[in-house]
Amino acid sequence: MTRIADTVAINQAGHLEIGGVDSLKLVKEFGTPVIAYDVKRIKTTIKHFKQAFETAGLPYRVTYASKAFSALAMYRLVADAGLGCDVVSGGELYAALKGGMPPERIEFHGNNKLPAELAMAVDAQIGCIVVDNFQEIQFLDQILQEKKTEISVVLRVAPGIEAETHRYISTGQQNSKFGFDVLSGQADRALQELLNNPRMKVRGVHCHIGSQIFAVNGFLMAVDKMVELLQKWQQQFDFTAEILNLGGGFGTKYTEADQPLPPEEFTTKIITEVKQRIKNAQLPLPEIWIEPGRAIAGEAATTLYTVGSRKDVEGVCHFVAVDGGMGDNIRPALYQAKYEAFLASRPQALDEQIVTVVGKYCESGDILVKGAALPITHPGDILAIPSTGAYGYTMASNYNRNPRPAVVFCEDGKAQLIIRRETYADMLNCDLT
Ligand SMILES: Cc1ncc(COP(=O)(O)O)c(C=O)c1O
Ligand SMILES: N[C@@H](CCCC[NH3+])C(=O)O
Repeated sequence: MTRIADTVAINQAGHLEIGGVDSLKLVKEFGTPVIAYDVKRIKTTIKHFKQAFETAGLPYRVTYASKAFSALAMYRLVADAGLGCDVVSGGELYAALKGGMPPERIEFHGNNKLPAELAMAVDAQIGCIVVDNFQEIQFLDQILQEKKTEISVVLRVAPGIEAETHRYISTGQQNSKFGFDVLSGQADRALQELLNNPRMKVRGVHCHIGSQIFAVNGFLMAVDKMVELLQKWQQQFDFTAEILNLGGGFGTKYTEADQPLPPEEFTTKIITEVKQRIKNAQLPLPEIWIEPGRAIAGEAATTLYTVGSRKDVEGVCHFVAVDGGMGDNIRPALYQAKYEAFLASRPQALDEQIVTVVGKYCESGDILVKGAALPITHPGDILAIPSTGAYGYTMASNYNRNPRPAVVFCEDGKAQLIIRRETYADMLNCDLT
């Protein structure tokens, strides 16, 4: 087995291999499109995220942001690796619990948690609810009163930081829809309200500046702002945070042009900054929490498609169409996200043509890869697009009544179906005939 890039391994037959399984064998067994995860890669990334905290001997928690990829097998895997998880809906909470995530390691996020979802979280006695707005405090209080119980909460703030990323996935700025605004004093009022509430135990603060962030600077700025806030709150409210949650957003590599920092470097720099700032502010060191999603799941998976039709207008365009598209990967259409493609049977074949890889959906924007350098392809060829493990399946749709793909976990040469391919009948969601 050799590697031609971080995410691409080749076996003796010269085929793409995922978790020790020949990609063409995967296709034979599970069909296409299929999203195949290299499980070892997930485990290794988790280890790297934990490494710096372990070395520093600090209290910490790595919480997997399960919106990146949510499946029973994934919750089980991250729980076994000692992680917690963040959920953002009743559906994710349900799946996390079913997947075996201990409730006390679950945190619940969201800008409009429904009363029924909050009640579900209270009933499950999850680790904490990350309170996002005043309405939510009211809903939660009502539920806690009715159920005569209490729960731990963490206060989410928008610290007023512009992250260097796509504006759709930037969340820490003042006009973000998430969290209590710091600059206008909203966050102070929220803390006061929570501290006055005997049913909510305020355990700490949270911020998340955005997603797919390559530079550590944004995180360091967030640390500075958050510690400044904690210092102010210590004086103003005599409040000491047990938890400082700095969110997720660690960037990953989609194409050769992407140069993200390795997880252990991100965390080392964040830890150093927190320690320094907390010391200067003369505060007790809180537990440091981070919430990587994409960085854990993203590079671990490759999607395999079958090539079908093509359209060539000489001197104008070359389209190669595959049997999936925007239904299994909306990211190019939504964020102009870039990916690379190659042939699973000949990953190292010479590039002969620049093509646009498109899907089968009735939309001109149904593009998977623009400017893909490929050998001449033929119907039946298997096309691989790496780094599709995050926000692919979880944002998938059955637009045009195309079924969502199958998902498999591959490890040590064995493949396990963890999400079966949707069927036409599944998509009806209706008992009428
Ligand atoms: C609160 C929160 N935490 C964690 C994440 C995970 O982000 P990423 O997958 O980029 O690490 C998100 C999504 O952006 C989020 O909103
Ligand atoms: N879905 C986005 C990330 C959003 C993160 C959620 N706050 C993506 O694919 O990049």
